[in-house]
Amino acid sequence: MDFSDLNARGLVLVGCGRMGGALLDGWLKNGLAARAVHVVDPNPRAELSDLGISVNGKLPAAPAVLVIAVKPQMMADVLPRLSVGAGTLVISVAAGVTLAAYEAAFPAAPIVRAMPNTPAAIGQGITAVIGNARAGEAEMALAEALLSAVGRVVRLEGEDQMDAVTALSGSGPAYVFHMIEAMAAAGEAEGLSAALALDLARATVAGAGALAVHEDADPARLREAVTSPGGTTAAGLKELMDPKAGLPPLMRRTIAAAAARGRELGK
Ligand SMILES: NC(=O)C1=CN([C@@H]2O[C@H](COP(=O)(O)OP(=O)(O)OC[C@H]3O[C@@H](n4cnc5c(N)ncnc54)[C@H](O)[C@@H]3O)[C@@H](O)[C@H]2O)C=CC1
Ligand SMILES: O=C(O)[C@@H]1CCC=N1
Repeated sequence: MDFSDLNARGLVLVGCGRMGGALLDGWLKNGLAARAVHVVDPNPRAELSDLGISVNGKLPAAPAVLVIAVKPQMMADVLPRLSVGAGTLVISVAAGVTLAAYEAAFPAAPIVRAMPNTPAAIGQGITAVIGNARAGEAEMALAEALLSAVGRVVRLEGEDQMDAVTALSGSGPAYVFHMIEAMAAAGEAEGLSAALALDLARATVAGAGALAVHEDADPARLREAVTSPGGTTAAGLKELMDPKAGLPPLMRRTIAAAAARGRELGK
């Protein structure tokens, strides 16, 4: 991405925790100038000032972009303190909080709701975006370019998709990390050392994930390629794919619970 307009006019980041920090790391690696970044956060990471980023300083009146990455529960406190006009693109990554809530705070601004995930910190995130009526093609393209700097971007057809997206790809890395934990624990229970089990589980998830993307094949076909008839994988999958007690109903409940929480946070 060409960061020259952002480097000239500034980017304000409100909330520089795990997600805001992951995005910022990605943007800085990709050419956003530290001096163009203004972080607002009561508990900022120590190294931000060392990098030359303005921390809790005076904000530019009309930055190119205002990124909001605070917890949804903080929004009622944070939004009334911020003010931007039509020339600033507002991007929020908060789960649940609706475009209407941001429109009440920034009536003139183009606004994009985005749902990234933490692999953004290493350029491997996936972010879904939806804009309000004031976000025209230029603003959508800017949001897309900014978020493309930290991974892939998909545009949604409607805001009503956002809670499901949040539950799937926003929260999804946590499910995968837990899968690594569970596989490692199970390997340990079968007699491996903790270190070896974790090494094997981590490398297996990373390798399988890379293969799934690399081959762009139906994951069912990749699964079948591992599964010899009457072999070890078939025995394992009989448990994992059990329609009542296996992963499919568990994942259905997991994603439904996360989506329901997103809807609650938006109220
Ligand atoms: N962590 C994740 O994987 C993802 C998080 N999100 C969204 O990102 C947002 C932030 O989540 P996390 O980064 O996980 O939380 P976090 O707790 O790591 O970061 C929140 C940051 O906001 C700061 N903060 C608190 N009050 C503030 C205020 N009044 N003004 C400015 N900053 C303030 C905190 O000091 C903290 O650094 C949430 O809305 C969440 O829904 C979205 C996608 C993925
Ligand atoms: O847990 C959360 O609420 C946020 C949204 C998606 C990932 N983390």
